[in-house]
Amino acid sequence: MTAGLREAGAVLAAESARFASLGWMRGTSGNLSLVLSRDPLRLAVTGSGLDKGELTAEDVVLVDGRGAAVQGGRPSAEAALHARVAALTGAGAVVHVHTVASVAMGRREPGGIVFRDLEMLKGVGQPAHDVEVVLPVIANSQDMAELGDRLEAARNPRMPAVVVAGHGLYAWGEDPVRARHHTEVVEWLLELELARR
Ligand SMILES: CSCCC(=O)C(=O)COP(=O)(O)O
Ligand SMILES: [Zn+2]
Repeated sequence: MTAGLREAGAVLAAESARFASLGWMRGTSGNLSLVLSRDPLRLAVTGSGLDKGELTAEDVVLVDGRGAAVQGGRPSAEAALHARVAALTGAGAVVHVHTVASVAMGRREPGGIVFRDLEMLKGVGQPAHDVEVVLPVIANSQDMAELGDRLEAARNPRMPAVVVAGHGLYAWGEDPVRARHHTEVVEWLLELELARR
């Protein structure tokens, strides 16, 4: 494994441990990625089927723009969706977590979840007042190309996240820290809405 990929693996392992400690990656759920180059698109993505709370710097795979392994073992089953999100949004890092609030709210609001008048909206770059911000909800699929098409069609440029119904939350950002902040903010918004209804 090259030093650059191992370095990315160390970042993803640390981020992953943090999400797992919040209970957002139970069992072997969830996956993370970090863009290493744009042209050609290459991402470091977490390995498949691993306990995401116990990853090491070695538990990472280099994938291409279609999510296929270029170096390392078996990439996340959702690697192709990470690559699609990175290509579509220009994000440098993508987070996928399996939170209860995202699945519960996706069930209640399959047409999209609307937020307004919340200071926390500033955490996704939106004004706190007088604007409705919609978090898209897309149907789940085991086919990552289909899921990518749905994400592309439903994506809201004002919201760096999408709920996948019956599955979990995808969020992204310029870098791993911003992607984490977006994940935490959107999860907070979802938990609030869930508690309110
Ligand atoms: C119980 S996890 C089911 C698969 C999944 O949705 C997931 O996020 C983890 O898949 P991976 O291949 O990245 O381990
Ligand atoms: Zn998943």
